[in-house]
Parts: sequence; C-alpha cells; structure tokens
Amino acid sequence: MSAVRRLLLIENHLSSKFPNTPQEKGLENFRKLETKVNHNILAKHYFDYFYEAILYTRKIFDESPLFNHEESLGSSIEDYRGKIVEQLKCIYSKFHMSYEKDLANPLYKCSPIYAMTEYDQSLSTRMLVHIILYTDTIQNLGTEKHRELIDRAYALKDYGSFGMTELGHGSDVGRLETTAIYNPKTGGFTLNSPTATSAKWWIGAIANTANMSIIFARLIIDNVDKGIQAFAVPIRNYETHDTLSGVVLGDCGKKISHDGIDNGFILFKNYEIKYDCLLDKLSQIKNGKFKSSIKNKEKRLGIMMGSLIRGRFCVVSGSEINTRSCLTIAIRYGALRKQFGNPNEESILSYQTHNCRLVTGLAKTVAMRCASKVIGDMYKAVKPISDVNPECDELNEFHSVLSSLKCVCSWYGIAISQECREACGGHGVSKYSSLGRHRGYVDVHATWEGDNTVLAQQTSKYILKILQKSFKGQKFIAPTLNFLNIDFQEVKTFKSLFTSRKEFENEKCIISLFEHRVNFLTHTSVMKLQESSMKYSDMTTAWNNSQIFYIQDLSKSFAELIMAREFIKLSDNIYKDCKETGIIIKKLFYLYSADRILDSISLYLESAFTHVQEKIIKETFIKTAAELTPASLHIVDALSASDKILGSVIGSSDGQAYTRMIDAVESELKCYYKPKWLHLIKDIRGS
Ligand SMILES: Cc1cc2nc3c(=O)[nH]c(=O)nc-3n(C[C@H](O)[C@H](O)[C@H](O)COP(=O)(O)OP(=O)(O)OC[C@H]3O[C@@H](n4cnc5c(N)ncnc54)[C@H](O)[C@@H]3O)c2cc1C
Repeated sequence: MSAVRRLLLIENHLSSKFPNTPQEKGLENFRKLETKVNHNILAKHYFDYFYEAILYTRKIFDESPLFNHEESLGSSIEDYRGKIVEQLKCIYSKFHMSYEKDLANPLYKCSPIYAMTEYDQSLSTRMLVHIILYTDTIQNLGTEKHRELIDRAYALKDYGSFGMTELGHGSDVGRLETTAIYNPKTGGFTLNSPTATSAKWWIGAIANTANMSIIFARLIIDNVDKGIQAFAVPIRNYETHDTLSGVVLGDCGKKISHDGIDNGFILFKNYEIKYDCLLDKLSQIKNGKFKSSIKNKEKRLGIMMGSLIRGRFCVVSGSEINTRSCLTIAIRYGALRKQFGNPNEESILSYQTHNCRLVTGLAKTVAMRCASKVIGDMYKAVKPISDVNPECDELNEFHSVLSSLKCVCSWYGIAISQECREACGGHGVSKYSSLGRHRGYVDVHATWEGDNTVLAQQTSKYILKILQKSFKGQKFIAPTLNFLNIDFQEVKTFKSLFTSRKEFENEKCIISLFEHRVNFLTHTSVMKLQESSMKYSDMTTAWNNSQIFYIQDLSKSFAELIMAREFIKLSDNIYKDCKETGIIIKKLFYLYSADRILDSISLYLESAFTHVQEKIIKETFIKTAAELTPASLHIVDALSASDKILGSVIGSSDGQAYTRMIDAVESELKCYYKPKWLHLIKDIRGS
C-alpha cells in the first residue's frame, strides 16, 4: 500500500463520515456449518505439481511490498506496466530458469506462470509471451545455431515477443501477408509489410518491452511462395532500445482489459535480416533451393504452431485461476450477505438460485483444474515422442484434446465470472471487488492462443476422421477415443437404466452417459455433413453449415468427458487421504455431471433416457447443490490465496466486507471532492 493511501486509511478510521460498523459475524458463522473439509489435503491434491510453486510465490506476494493491488488501482497504464516489469524480475529471479531445466521437466516453466496468474494475469502473460511463446518457438523450430538465442532468453538478456497475428488475419494463419523475400546475393531475407492489413497486430511486449520478435512471414524464393516460415528477428537496438531502421513499432491503443500488457503493431519496410534469423529445423534453403522435411504446407504450418501448446495449457490454467478467484469472492460474499433482515434469516448463499449457480460454478472450476492435469500429463508423455517425430499420431490426439479443453475451460470461465459478478449485485460492479479484473482476464481466453470456435472445429474434425478410419477397418489410434462406437444402430438404441438418485450417482453410469453424448454427436455430425454436402456444392460450405447443434457440440462433449474421467481420479485420490473430503469432492463431481447432462437434455431425451430420469437428475442437481453449500465456503478457503493476493474488499476471508468497502472508498483522494466541472450544473440549470 502506498504511503499516501496508508495515511488516508488511518485518517479515515479516525475521521470516517460513516457510523461505526459492527464486526460482521456472517462469514464466521457460515464456516461453522461445515467442518469436514481438510484444507491441506484438498489443496495438495488440487494443485498437485503446482503445489510447491503456489506456496512459494504466495509467500513472495504476501511479503514483498512490490505486490499491491490497491496501488495498481490508482496508477497510470505506464506506471502499471513499469511495475509489472519490476514484479516480473522479482519472481523470475527466484525460479532460476534454464533450458536444461525445461528439457528435464516440460511443466517446470509453467509453474511460475500458474502461480503468477493468481496475483495478476497481466503479470503472468508478460512472462508467458517471452518464456513460452517466444522461447518455445526457437526451441521447437530452431537449430543448434539458435542455441545462443535460447540461452539469452532464459537469462532475460533478450526480451522476446511472438508476431503471428496481423491486422487482417488471425485464425487464418495460412493467409498471412508479411513477406520474407530470399536474397540469393546476401543469402538473407527482406521483410516487408506490403499492405496495411499485413501489419503485425496485438503483439504482446511490442509497444514497449521487446527487443526481439518471432515473425511469421510468407517465404518467397524466385517469386515462388514457399509458405509461412518463422524468423527470430531483432527489432530494437540492444543498447538504446530505439526501434531499428526498417521497422515501425507502435502501441495498439486502449483495450477493455489487460492494461498491463503492451500489445503493439509492427510494420516492416525493406528490413534486411540474416539467413540465421530463419528458424530452419523443418525447412532450409541450400544453394538457393528450398527444402523441407514436411512437404505439405498446411501440415508444416500446423507443426510450426506447436509453440502454442504450452500457451494453451496456460490459458486453461488461467481460466481456472481467475474463475476460482471470482468464486472465492462471490461465495464469501454470498455467505455473509443477508437480504430481508429476519432474525433467523440465512445468507443469500442458501437461496436455491444462488447456490445452484455458485456451487455449480465451483464444480466446474474443479473440472477445469482436472483439464489442466490431463493436459500436463499428456504433454509430458507426448513431448519426447513428438520431438523425434512431429507427425506422430500421439501429437494429433494431444492437439485435439488440448484444443477442446482450451475452448470449454475458457467458456466456463467467462460464464462463471459473469455469474459471480451478478451474484455480488452492485458491489460486484465496484472495482474494489476485483471481479471486473478477473472477468476481463478470462474474457480474452476465448480468443487468444487460437479462437475457440475454430479450435472446437479442429477437435471435431479429428474425431470424425478417427471414426472414418475405423469405418475403413483401421484400428483406433487414439486412446482417449477408444470408446467410440462405429455402429450407429447401437448408439441410437442405447438406454441408461438408472432409476434413482443413488443409481445415477454411480461413476460408471455417469461416464457411460458422457460417452454416449460423444458417440451420438459423432454420428449425427457425420449425417449432418452428408446432408449438407448434398445441398451445397463445396465441402467448405457444407462443413460451415453443420456446426450448430452438431460439430461444435461434439468437441465440447468430448472435452467434458475427459474432464469427468479426471474428476473421478481426483476425488478417488482425495478419498484415499481423507474420506470425508473425498466424499465432498465426489458430490461435486455428481453436481458437475448432473449440470452437464441437463445442459444437453434434449439430446439425452432423444437418445438415452426418459422424462422420469430427467426428473431424477434435476432433483439430484438441486439437492446436491444445496447439500454442498456449507462446504463450498471451506473449499474456496482451502484453495484461495491470501486477502492481499485476492485483493477484493467484498471477498476477504474475515468477512468484513462493509468496513473494507467504506475504507476503500474513503481512501480515494476524490471521495469527498468537488469536481472542476460543477459550473456545468449551473449551466444546465440555466442560472
Ligand atoms: C490482448 C490480446 C493479446 C494478443 N497477443 C498476441 C500475440 O502476442 N501474438 C500474436 O500473434 N497474436 C496475439 N493476439 C491475437 C490473437 O491470437 C487473435 O486475436 C486470435 O488468434 C483470433 O484472431 P482474430 O482476432 O483475427 O479473429 P478472427 O480469426 O478473425 O475471428 C473473428 C471471429 O470469426 C470467427 N471465425 C473465424 N474463422 C472461423 C471459421 N473458420 N469458422 C467459424 N468461425 C470463424 C471466430 O470464431 C471469431 O468469432 C492477441 C490478441 C489479444 C486480444
């Protein structure tokens, strides 16, 4: 807290214009309703391989004056961005990152990013752009001669950025316009931005910070287009930080969130770069001739996008973290807030409408953490295989899982953060609640690191291809899809047999329902595509017109199946260590499942069960949400960072929401202030 704010706060306590607010007991009393959640065991299992990093960074955030949300609230964008650089240096220096450590553990460098997101996603994204997007691209696509760049990146000698998107091109990476024309005399390339729409746009760290950038550009040799290649390019003078001649760098201007990130644009005007800027692991130019180990341009581009893997992983984690913070705030606030003033009145969290939306949100958040675990485990297994063979089946399967989980988790995050904002009523709109910050952070997850709608299509295409292959008698090559049933008749006649809540709350029964939804949507998507292909002359239009209710839903249901399977594993592991906590997490799983099945109720009624069974699931949903309500406060308490890190006056762990809100407001210099424009009021009065 700044000295000025601290003084103001002390002064306010002494001279507040508000009547004294008595100690609020609501949160404390609510906590007493349930005591069965073992906080330590839950946190250990939940954070899993991020547990140590989380504890370590939380301590730094709590102890260092560098980290202070209140101060950032009042600072200019420029100061905020500067502060983030200081914070980044502080955290970075504690993790001692190196290429060797990264090779030894592919999740190592994701740990500080995960932990930093708890404090501020603008901070973690600044780190992610450099150490993941920039550095991973060099690691994945560079050769031995680029090793120096990698070491410089880990030592923070260079600060890198990732220049893929252009003003006119995002998801359609294959149509990027920036050109890299090969010069046979020098052996180097000339970079140009031939049109306004070819300006690299949205590029993180470009406006102020980066001295290097990965540039995705169209390689031209002898007037022949060889497709998109990646180049590692200096953009600012290392000593002076001035923009290099032939390069134009600027700020993309005001955004609706993420002020802490200096997103910018890049234009090239006959900018000469050396041959070694080309990241030439997959494609080289020898004696003026282009050579590539992967002939197909599209396939090559897909492999080149591999650098986005860990970025997408961080999007899934980031969605979970921001959503968890929103729920911590909303659940604590809901537990202390009362509405009607009756002596025996329960808090608003006990209302059915309130607990159904917030406790279900909590169940989805645990599912999102499960998604991260799946991705982390798969990545560790796939990386050594794909390093040797970038065209391997395992990588394709991993890409499809990752893409679908990225979409679903970011969509969950957006919906839940909005729900939390509404659940806190007007106070949710206050900046001091912090809900706006988190909501803004999850919002962009649907777009960056690959647009969700586009990624969802890629996963569905993969599933349909697997089905097609199995129609042709080829063996399944994707373990995550080994339940796929090629016989539509069997899928159509599937009937779930549960007759009570008890029978529904059975993991086998639930997984069979999740699997059925994928099977059903796979076959109906194929039928829809066939129908469309007869209606439209080209396959692209047929594909585009088969999305709603079919191809998009297929990808989502695949992701939810994967999350459900992992959710069971998590609850089993917790159960082994603490039966009571495990039972609560299992209940959360039943709630998650009931909610997801009800979300597709028309599909299930058409294909798997009756209205009586629908009623059982609805009752399960309502009862489970109510039963879990007391535990929900303990779950967020167990997983939440400290009040300082959370930075929310209404979500603080002591439940003193009103006192804290008054303090925050009265600490503003302009709380009791006459603005300069008061004469305008006289003007409108006509006096
Ligand atoms: C804050 C921020 C930071 C960023 N940082 C970087 C960075 O550091 N480096 C970088 O290279 N990029 C960065 N980006 C860009 C980001 O990756 C792109 O915005 C993203 O890839 C989407 O591209 P687009 O914005 O061009 O949207 P488009 O791809 O044009 O999409 C627009 C809309 O069209 C829809 N659409 C597109 N294609 C299809 C299709 N085939 N079928 C159905 N619907 C479709 C999409 O669903 C979307 O709703 C950043 C963006 C933001 C907002």
